[in-house]
Amino acid sequence: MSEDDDVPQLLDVDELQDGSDGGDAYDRPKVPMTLLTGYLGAGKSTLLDYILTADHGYRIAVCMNDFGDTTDIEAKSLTFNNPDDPNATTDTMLTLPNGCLCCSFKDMGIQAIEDMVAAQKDKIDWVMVELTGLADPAPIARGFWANEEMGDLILDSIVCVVDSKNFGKQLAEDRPDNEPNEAEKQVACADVILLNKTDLVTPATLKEVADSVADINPTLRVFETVKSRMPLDSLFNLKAYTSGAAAALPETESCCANGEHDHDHAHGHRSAISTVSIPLPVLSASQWDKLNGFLEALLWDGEERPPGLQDPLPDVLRTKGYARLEDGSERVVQGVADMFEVTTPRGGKRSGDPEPSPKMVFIGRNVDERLGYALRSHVGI
Ligand SMILES: Nc1nc2c(ncn2[C@@H]2O[C@H](COP(=O)(O)OP(=O)(O)OP(=O)(O)O)[C@@H](O)[C@H]2O)c(=O)[nH]1
Repeated sequence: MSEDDDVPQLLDVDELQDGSDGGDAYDRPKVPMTLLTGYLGAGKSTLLDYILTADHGYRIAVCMNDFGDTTDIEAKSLTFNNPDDPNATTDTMLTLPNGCLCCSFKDMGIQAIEDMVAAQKDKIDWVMVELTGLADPAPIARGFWANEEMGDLILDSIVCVVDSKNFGKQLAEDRPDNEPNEAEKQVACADVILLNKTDLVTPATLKEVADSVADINPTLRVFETVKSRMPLDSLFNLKAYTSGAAAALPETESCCANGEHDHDHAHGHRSAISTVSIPLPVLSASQWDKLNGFLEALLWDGEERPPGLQDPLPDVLRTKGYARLEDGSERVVQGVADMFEVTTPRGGKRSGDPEPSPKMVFIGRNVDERLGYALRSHVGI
Protein backbone atom coordinates (compact mmCIF):
# COMPACT_ATOMS: atom_id res chain seq x y z
CA MET A 1 0.00 0.00 0.00
CA SER A 2 1.45 3.40 -0.93
CA GLU A 3 1.46 6.38 1.37
CA ASP A 4 -1.20 7.96 -0.76
CA ASP A 5 -3.45 5.02 -0.12
CA ASP A 6 -3.28 5.73 3.59
CA VAL A 7 -4.95 9.07 3.21
CA PRO A 8 -8.66 8.59 3.69
CA GLN A 9 -10.83 10.48 1.33
CA LEU A 10 -14.30 11.88 1.66
CA LEU A 11 -15.49 13.22 -1.61
CA ASP A 12 -17.90 16.01 -0.79
CA VAL A 13 -19.76 16.23 -4.02
CA ASP A 14 -22.96 17.85 -2.82
CA GLU A 15 -22.61 20.50 -5.44
CA LEU A 16 -21.09 18.29 -8.07
CA GLN A 17 -23.98 16.08 -8.80
CA ASP A 18 -24.88 14.08 -11.82
CA GLY A 19 -27.04 16.96 -12.93
CA SER A 20 -29.86 14.60 -13.60
CA ASP A 21 -33.14 16.27 -14.30
CA GLY A 22 -35.15 13.18 -13.60
CA GLY A 23 -34.41 11.60 -16.96
CA ASP A 24 -32.27 8.52 -17.27
CA ALA A 25 -29.23 9.77 -19.17
CA TYR A 26 -26.26 11.68 -17.82
CA ASP A 27 -26.23 15.27 -18.89
CA ARG A 28 -22.86 16.38 -17.71
CA PRO A 29 -19.87 16.32 -19.99
CA LYS A 30 -18.37 13.14 -18.61
CA VAL A 31 -18.25 9.77 -20.28
CA PRO A 32 -20.02 7.14 -18.16
CA MET A 33 -18.16 3.92 -17.56
CA THR A 34 -19.14 0.37 -16.64
CA LEU A 35 -16.73 -2.05 -15.01
CA LEU A 36 -17.34 -5.61 -16.12
CA THR A 37 -16.25 -8.27 -13.71
CA GLY A 38 -16.82 -12.00 -13.27
CA TYR A 39 -14.85 -15.15 -12.69
CA LEU A 40 -12.76 -16.83 -15.39
CA GLY A 41 -14.94 -18.07 -18.21
CA ALA A 42 -18.20 -16.66 -16.81
CA GLY A 43 -19.22 -14.98 -20.07
CA LYS A 44 -17.77 -11.44 -19.94
CA SER A 45 -16.38 -11.51 -23.47
CA THR A 46 -19.63 -13.04 -24.65
CA LEU A 47 -21.48 -10.05 -23.18
CA LEU A 48 -19.06 -7.61 -24.81
CA ASP A 49 -19.41 -9.43 -28.10
CA TYR A 50 -23.16 -8.93 -27.86
CA ILE A 51 -22.88 -5.29 -26.81
CA LEU A 52 -20.43 -4.44 -29.56
CA THR A 53 -22.63 -5.82 -32.28
CA ALA A 54 -26.11 -4.97 -30.96
CA ASP A 55 -28.18 -2.05 -32.09
CA HIS A 56 -28.28 0.21 -29.01
CA GLY A 57 -27.32 3.58 -30.39
CA TYR A 58 -24.34 4.03 -28.07
CA ARG A 59 -20.80 4.43 -29.34
CA ILE A 60 -19.10 2.26 -26.78
CA ALA A 61 -15.38 1.98 -26.24
CA VAL A 62 -14.52 -1.42 -24.86
CA CYS A 63 -11.25 -1.71 -23.00
CA MET A 64 -9.76 -5.06 -22.22
CA ASN A 65 -7.67 -4.88 -19.17
CA ASP A 66 -5.15 -6.55 -17.01
CA PHE A 67 -5.00 -4.78 -13.69
CA GLY A 68 -3.01 -5.84 -10.72
CA ASP A 69 -2.14 -9.34 -9.69
CA THR A 70 -3.27 -11.28 -12.71
CA THR A 71 -0.05 -11.40 -14.67
CA ASP A 72 -0.32 -15.16 -14.95
CA ILE A 73 -3.45 -14.80 -16.99
CA GLU A 74 -2.92 -14.46 -20.64
CA ALA A 75 -4.23 -11.25 -22.09
CA LYS A 76 -6.83 -12.03 -24.62
CA SER A 77 -8.51 -10.02 -27.26
CA LEU A 78 -11.89 -9.89 -28.78
CA THR A 79 -12.23 -11.59 -32.11
CA PHE A 80 -13.85 -8.84 -34.09
CA ASN A 81 -12.90 -8.38 -37.65
CA ASN A 82 -11.96 -4.96 -38.84
CA PRO A 83 -14.22 -4.44 -41.84
CA ASP A 84 -11.43 -2.54 -43.59
CA ASP A 85 -8.71 -5.02 -42.78
CA PRO A 86 -9.89 -8.48 -41.73
CA ASN A 87 -6.37 -9.47 -40.78
CA ALA A 88 -5.83 -6.57 -38.41
CA THR A 89 -5.43 -7.35 -34.73
CA THR A 90 -7.23 -5.41 -32.05
CA ASP A 91 -4.13 -4.06 -30.36
CA THR A 92 -5.20 -0.57 -31.21
CA MET A 93 -8.49 1.19 -31.55
CA LEU A 94 -10.87 -0.51 -33.92
CA THR A 95 -14.04 1.16 -35.14
CA LEU A 96 -16.95 -1.24 -35.51
CA PRO A 97 -19.94 -0.91 -37.86
CA ASN A 98 -22.34 0.08 -35.07
CA GLY A 99 -20.09 2.96 -34.00
CA CYS A 100 -18.45 1.14 -31.12
CA LEU A 101 -14.74 1.25 -30.54
CA CYS A 102 -12.72 -1.68 -29.39
CA CYS A 103 -9.40 -0.98 -27.75
CA SER A 104 -7.74 -4.12 -26.66
CA PHE A 105 -4.71 -2.87 -24.80
CA LYS A 106 -2.75 -5.19 -22.68
CA ASP A 107 -1.92 -3.83 -19.23
CA MET A 108 -4.01 -0.75 -19.78
CA GLY A 109 -4.01 1.19 -16.53
CA ILE A 110 -6.48 3.73 -15.24
CA GLN A 111 -4.47 6.61 -16.63
CA ALA A 112 -4.27 5.03 -20.07
CA ILE A 113 -8.04 4.68 -20.17
CA GLU A 114 -8.46 8.30 -19.06
CA ASP A 115 -6.04 9.40 -21.78
CA MET A 116 -7.81 7.35 -24.43
CA VAL A 117 -11.14 8.88 -23.45
CA ALA A 118 -9.73 12.41 -23.41
CA ALA A 119 -8.38 11.90 -26.93
CA GLN A 120 -11.56 10.29 -28.31
CA LYS A 121 -14.19 12.07 -26.27
CA ASP A 122 -16.30 13.23 -29.19
CA LYS A 123 -16.42 9.67 -30.54
CA ILE A 124 -17.43 7.86 -27.36
CA ASP A 125 -20.72 7.76 -25.46
CA TRP A 126 -19.79 5.00 -23.04
CA VAL A 127 -16.76 3.09 -21.79
CA MET A 128 -16.83 -0.58 -20.82
CA VAL A 129 -13.80 -1.93 -19.03
CA GLU A 130 -13.48 -5.69 -18.78
CA LEU A 131 -11.52 -6.81 -15.77
CA THR A 132 -9.67 -10.09 -15.81
CA GLY A 133 -11.38 -13.03 -14.18
CA LEU A 134 -9.42 -12.95 -10.95
CA ALA A 135 -9.40 -9.19 -10.43
CA ASP A 136 -10.93 -7.70 -7.29
CA PRO A 137 -13.04 -4.84 -8.67
CA ALA A 138 -13.06 -2.75 -5.47
CA PRO A 139 -9.60 -1.15 -5.71
CA ILE A 140 -10.13 -0.53 -9.41
CA ALA A 141 -13.51 1.11 -8.88
CA ARG A 142 -11.97 3.10 -6.07
CA GLY A 143 -9.16 4.27 -8.35
CA PHE A 144 -11.55 5.54 -10.99
CA TRP A 145 -13.81 7.04 -8.41
CA ALA A 146 -11.01 8.90 -6.67
CA ASN A 147 -10.03 10.37 -10.02
CA GLU A 148 -13.57 11.18 -11.03
CA GLU A 149 -13.66 14.88 -10.26
CA MET A 150 -10.59 15.51 -12.38
CA GLY A 151 -10.98 13.00 -15.19
CA ASP A 152 -13.39 12.64 -18.07
CA LEU A 153 -14.98 9.45 -16.76
CA ILE A 154 -17.81 8.84 -14.34
CA LEU A 155 -18.36 5.36 -12.93
CA ASP A 156 -21.92 4.25 -13.69
CA SER A 157 -21.95 0.72 -12.29
CA ILE A 158 -20.14 -2.56 -11.79
CA VAL A 159 -21.63 -5.47 -13.70
CA CYS A 160 -20.73 -9.03 -12.70
CA VAL A 161 -21.25 -12.11 -14.86
CA VAL A 162 -21.66 -15.33 -12.89
CA ASP A 163 -21.16 -18.81 -14.34
CA SER A 164 -24.21 -20.51 -12.85
CA LYS A 165 -22.73 -23.95 -13.44
CA ASN A 166 -19.45 -23.34 -11.63
CA PHE A 167 -20.35 -20.65 -9.10
CA GLY A 168 -20.76 -23.15 -6.26
CA LYS A 169 -17.23 -24.45 -6.81
CA GLN A 170 -15.81 -20.94 -7.16
CA LEU A 171 -17.46 -19.83 -3.92
CA ALA A 172 -16.06 -22.86 -2.13
CA GLU A 173 -12.45 -21.94 -2.87
CA ASP A 174 -11.11 -21.27 0.60
CA ARG A 175 -8.75 -18.45 1.38
CA PRO A 176 -6.61 -18.24 4.53
CA ASP A 177 -8.26 -16.65 7.60
CA ASN A 178 -11.69 -16.94 6.06
CA GLU A 179 -10.79 -14.14 3.62
CA PRO A 180 -13.39 -13.70 0.90
CA ASN A 181 -12.30 -15.26 -2.37
CA GLU A 182 -12.43 -13.54 -5.77
CA ALA A 183 -15.89 -14.81 -6.68
CA GLU A 184 -17.33 -13.42 -3.43
CA LYS A 185 -15.59 -10.07 -3.78
CA GLN A 186 -16.82 -9.66 -7.33
CA VAL A 187 -20.44 -10.30 -6.31
CA ALA A 188 -20.10 -8.12 -3.22
CA CYS A 189 -18.98 -5.12 -5.24
CA ALA A 190 -21.39 -5.44 -8.13
CA ASP A 191 -24.54 -3.46 -8.88
CA VAL A 192 -25.87 -5.78 -11.58
CA ILE A 193 -25.48 -9.57 -11.81
CA LEU A 194 -25.97 -11.77 -14.82
CA LEU A 195 -26.65 -15.33 -13.68
CA ASN A 196 -25.29 -16.69 -16.93
CA LYS A 197 -25.20 -20.17 -18.51
CA THR A 198 -28.65 -20.97 -17.21
CA ASP A 199 -28.90 -23.48 -20.07
CA LEU A 200 -26.36 -25.66 -18.25
CA VAL A 201 -28.08 -25.92 -14.85
CA THR A 202 -31.32 -27.27 -13.41
CA PRO A 203 -33.87 -24.83 -11.97
CA ALA A 204 -32.92 -26.09 -8.49
CA THR A 205 -29.22 -25.28 -9.00
CA LEU A 206 -30.11 -21.90 -10.44
CA LYS A 207 -32.17 -21.16 -7.33
CA GLU A 208 -29.22 -22.15 -5.12
CA VAL A 209 -26.93 -19.85 -7.07
CA ALA A 210 -29.45 -17.00 -6.90
CA ASP A 211 -29.79 -17.52 -3.12
CA SER A 212 -26.01 -17.52 -2.64
CA VAL A 213 -25.65 -14.35 -4.67
CA ALA A 214 -28.45 -12.65 -2.71
CA ASP A 215 -26.82 -13.68 0.57
CA ILE A 216 -23.59 -12.01 -0.44
CA ASN A 217 -25.20 -8.92 -1.90
CA PRO A 218 -28.93 -8.26 -1.65
CA THR A 219 -28.63 -4.87 -3.36
CA LEU A 220 -28.19 -6.34 -6.82
CA ARG A 221 -30.30 -6.18 -9.94
CA VAL A 222 -30.31 -9.78 -11.16
CA PHE A 223 -30.76 -11.09 -14.71
CA GLU A 224 -30.86 -14.78 -15.63
CA THR A 225 -29.12 -15.17 -18.99
CA VAL A 226 -27.96 -17.53 -21.69
CA LYS A 227 -24.90 -16.32 -23.61
CA SER A 228 -25.03 -13.13 -21.50
CA ARG A 229 -28.07 -11.86 -23.39
CA MET A 230 -29.73 -9.26 -21.21
CA PRO A 231 -31.89 -6.24 -21.97
CA LEU A 232 -29.16 -3.76 -22.75
CA ASP A 233 -31.11 -0.72 -21.62
CA SER A 234 -30.82 -2.18 -18.11
CA LEU A 235 -27.06 -1.93 -18.40
CA PHE A 236 -26.78 1.80 -18.96
CA ASN A 237 -27.46 4.88 -16.80
CA LEU A 238 -27.78 2.94 -13.56
CA LYS A 239 -26.05 5.76 -11.67
CA ALA A 240 -25.04 3.30 -9.00
CA TYR A 241 -22.55 5.78 -7.58
CA THR A 242 -24.63 8.90 -7.79
CA SER A 243 -27.91 10.03 -6.42
CA GLY A 244 -30.08 7.80 -8.58
CA ALA A 245 -28.70 4.82 -6.70
CA ALA A 246 -30.88 5.15 -3.63
CA ALA A 247 -33.76 3.33 -5.20
CA ALA A 248 -31.62 0.23 -5.71
CA LEU A 249 -31.26 -0.33 -1.99
CA PRO A 250 -32.93 -3.50 -0.78
CA GLU A 251 -36.29 -3.04 0.83
CA THR A 252 -35.56 -5.63 3.52
CA GLU A 253 -35.40 -3.77 6.77
CA SER A 254 -33.94 -6.50 8.89
CA CYS A 255 -30.39 -7.55 9.54
CA CYS A 256 -29.38 -10.18 7.05
CA ALA A 257 -26.03 -11.34 8.26
CA ASN A 258 -24.42 -14.72 8.37
CA GLY A 259 -24.75 -14.74 12.13
CA GLU A 260 -28.51 -14.84 11.87
CA HIS A 261 -29.27 -17.28 9.12
CA ASP A 262 -27.87 -20.42 7.70
CA HIS A 263 -26.02 -19.19 4.65
CA ASP A 264 -24.65 -22.53 3.57
CA HIS A 265 -25.84 -22.26 0.02
CA ALA A 266 -24.21 -23.38 -3.20
CA HIS A 267 -22.84 -26.76 -2.31
CA GLY A 268 -22.33 -26.21 1.37
CA HIS A 269 -20.15 -23.13 1.21
CA ARG A 270 -20.49 -20.58 3.96
CA SER A 271 -19.81 -17.15 2.53
CA ALA A 272 -17.23 -14.99 4.28
CA ILE A 273 -19.22 -11.96 3.20
CA SER A 274 -22.49 -10.81 4.70
CA THR A 275 -24.78 -7.82 4.69
CA VAL A 276 -26.59 -5.73 7.25
CA SER A 277 -29.39 -3.37 6.38
CA ILE A 278 -30.10 -0.82 9.12
CA PRO A 279 -33.34 1.16 8.84
CA LEU A 280 -33.02 4.88 9.60
CA PRO A 281 -35.68 7.17 11.03
CA VAL A 282 -35.82 10.80 9.87
CA LEU A 283 -32.59 12.26 11.24
CA SER A 284 -31.89 15.58 12.93
CA ALA A 285 -28.87 17.54 11.67
CA SER A 286 -26.82 16.44 14.65
CA GLN A 287 -27.78 12.78 14.19
CA TRP A 288 -26.72 13.05 10.55
CA ASP A 289 -23.35 14.48 11.69
CA LYS A 290 -22.95 11.59 14.10
CA LEU A 291 -23.77 9.10 11.36
CA ASN A 292 -21.08 10.70 9.20
CA GLY A 293 -18.59 10.45 12.04
CA PHE A 294 -19.47 6.80 12.52
CA LEU A 295 -18.91 6.09 8.83
CA GLU A 296 -15.53 7.82 8.91
CA ALA A 297 -14.41 5.79 11.91
CA LEU A 298 -15.77 2.58 10.41
CA LEU A 299 -14.45 2.93 6.89
CA TRP A 300 -11.29 4.96 7.16
CA ASP A 301 -8.28 2.96 8.09
CA GLY A 302 -7.01 5.33 10.78
CA GLU A 303 -6.33 5.50 14.50
CA GLU A 304 -9.94 5.96 15.45
CA ARG A 305 -11.88 2.84 16.36
CA PRO A 306 -15.49 2.72 15.29
CA PRO A 307 -17.45 3.60 18.44
CA GLY A 308 -19.04 0.65 20.20
CA LEU A 309 -17.37 -2.05 18.10
CA GLN A 310 -14.94 -4.67 19.37
CA ASP A 311 -12.77 -7.12 17.41
CA PRO A 312 -13.22 -8.58 14.91
CA LEU A 313 -13.88 -5.21 13.32
CA PRO A 314 -16.03 -5.18 10.19
CA ASP A 315 -14.12 -5.05 6.93
CA VAL A 316 -16.62 -3.24 4.73
CA LEU A 317 -16.34 -3.76 0.96
CA ARG A 318 -19.39 -1.82 -0.06
CA THR A 319 -21.58 0.79 1.65
CA LYS A 320 -24.86 2.16 0.42
CA GLY A 321 -27.24 4.43 2.25
CA TYR A 322 -30.19 6.72 1.95
CA ALA A 323 -31.24 9.17 4.66
CA ARG A 324 -33.97 11.74 5.11
CA LEU A 325 -33.33 14.75 7.33
CA GLU A 326 -35.76 16.77 9.41
CA ASP A 327 -35.33 19.78 7.11
CA GLY A 328 -36.78 17.69 4.27
CA SER A 329 -33.48 17.14 2.49
CA GLU A 330 -32.15 13.73 1.52
CA ARG A 331 -28.68 12.16 1.43
CA VAL A 332 -27.28 9.24 -0.50
CA VAL A 333 -24.17 7.47 0.76
CA GLN A 334 -22.04 5.38 -1.57
CA GLY A 335 -18.85 3.63 -0.53
CA VAL A 336 -16.27 1.27 -1.96
CA ALA A 337 -13.72 -0.07 0.52
CA ASP A 338 -12.43 2.86 2.65
CA MET A 339 -13.82 5.61 0.43
CA PHE A 340 -17.31 6.98 0.64
CA GLU A 341 -19.18 9.93 -0.71
CA VAL A 342 -22.34 11.70 0.32
CA THR A 343 -24.57 13.24 -2.28
CA THR A 344 -27.78 15.22 -2.13
CA PRO A 345 -30.26 13.87 -4.65
CA ARG A 346 -32.06 16.37 -6.79
CA GLY A 347 -34.89 14.31 -8.12
CA GLY A 348 -32.68 12.21 -10.33
CA LYS A 349 -34.06 8.78 -9.78
CA ARG A 350 -34.62 6.39 -12.64
CA SER A 351 -38.14 6.43 -13.93
CA GLY A 352 -40.09 3.50 -12.52
CA ASP A 353 -37.77 2.98 -9.54
CA PRO A 354 -39.53 2.58 -6.19
CA GLU A 355 -39.28 5.24 -3.49
CA PRO A 356 -36.42 4.06 -1.24
CA SER A 357 -36.88 3.78 2.49
CA PRO A 358 -34.11 5.36 4.56
CA LYS A 359 -31.44 2.86 5.57
CA MET A 360 -27.74 2.11 5.68
CA VAL A 361 -26.51 -1.08 4.01
CA PHE A 362 -23.06 -2.54 4.63
CA ILE A 363 -21.57 -5.50 2.75
CA GLY A 364 -18.33 -7.09 3.89
CA ARG A 365 -16.50 -9.42 6.19
CA ASN A 366 -17.38 -9.50 9.91
CA VAL A 367 -20.41 -7.43 9.05
CA ASP A 368 -23.14 -8.53 11.43
CA GLU A 369 -25.76 -7.27 13.85
CA ARG A 370 -23.05 -5.72 16.08
CA LEU A 371 -22.66 -3.06 13.42
CA GLY A 372 -26.36 -2.21 13.61
CA TYR A 373 -26.27 -1.89 17.41
CA ALA A 374 -23.12 0.24 17.33
CA LEU A 375 -24.42 2.58 14.64
CA ARG A 376 -27.82 3.02 16.26
CA SER A 377 -26.39 3.69 19.67
CA HIS A 378 -23.79 6.19 18.36
CA VAL A 379 -26.34 8.10 16.30
CA GLY A 380 -28.95 7.86 19.06
CA ILE A 381 -31.74 6.24 17.07
N1 LIG B 1 -23.48 -23.10 -22.64
C1 LIG B 1 -23.18 -21.81 -22.49
N2 LIG B 1 -21.93 -21.36 -22.77
C2 LIG B 1 -21.66 -20.06 -22.62
C3 LIG B 1 -22.62 -19.15 -22.16
N3 LIG B 1 -22.05 -17.92 -22.08
C4 LIG B 1 -20.78 -18.06 -22.49
N4 LIG B 1 -20.53 -19.35 -22.80
C5 LIG B 1 -19.27 -19.94 -23.28
O1 LIG B 1 -18.36 -19.95 -22.17
C6 LIG B 1 -17.03 -19.74 -22.61
C7 LIG B 1 -16.37 -18.60 -21.86
O2 LIG B 1 -17.06 -17.40 -22.20
P1 LIG B 1 -16.31 -15.99 -22.23
O3 LIG B 1 -17.32 -14.97 -22.65
O4 LIG B 1 -15.05 -16.06 -23.00
O5 LIG B 1 -15.96 -15.83 -20.71
P2 LIG B 1 -15.05 -14.71 -20.00
O6 LIG B 1 -15.72 -14.36 -18.73
O7 LIG B 1 -14.78 -13.59 -20.93
O8 LIG B 1 -13.74 -15.56 -19.75
P3 LIG B 1 -12.30 -15.04 -19.20
O9 LIG B 1 -11.95 -13.86 -20.03
O10 LIG B 1 -11.42 -16.21 -19.42
O11 LIG B 1 -12.44 -14.72 -17.77
C8 LIG B 1 -17.13 -19.50 -24.13
O12 LIG B 1 -16.86 -20.69 -24.78
C9 LIG B 1 -18.58 -19.08 -24.32
O13 LIG B 1 -19.07 -19.38 -25.61
C10 LIG B 1 -23.95 -19.65 -21.85
O14 LIG B 1 -24.86 -18.94 -21.40
N5 LIG B 1 -24.14 -20.98 -22.02
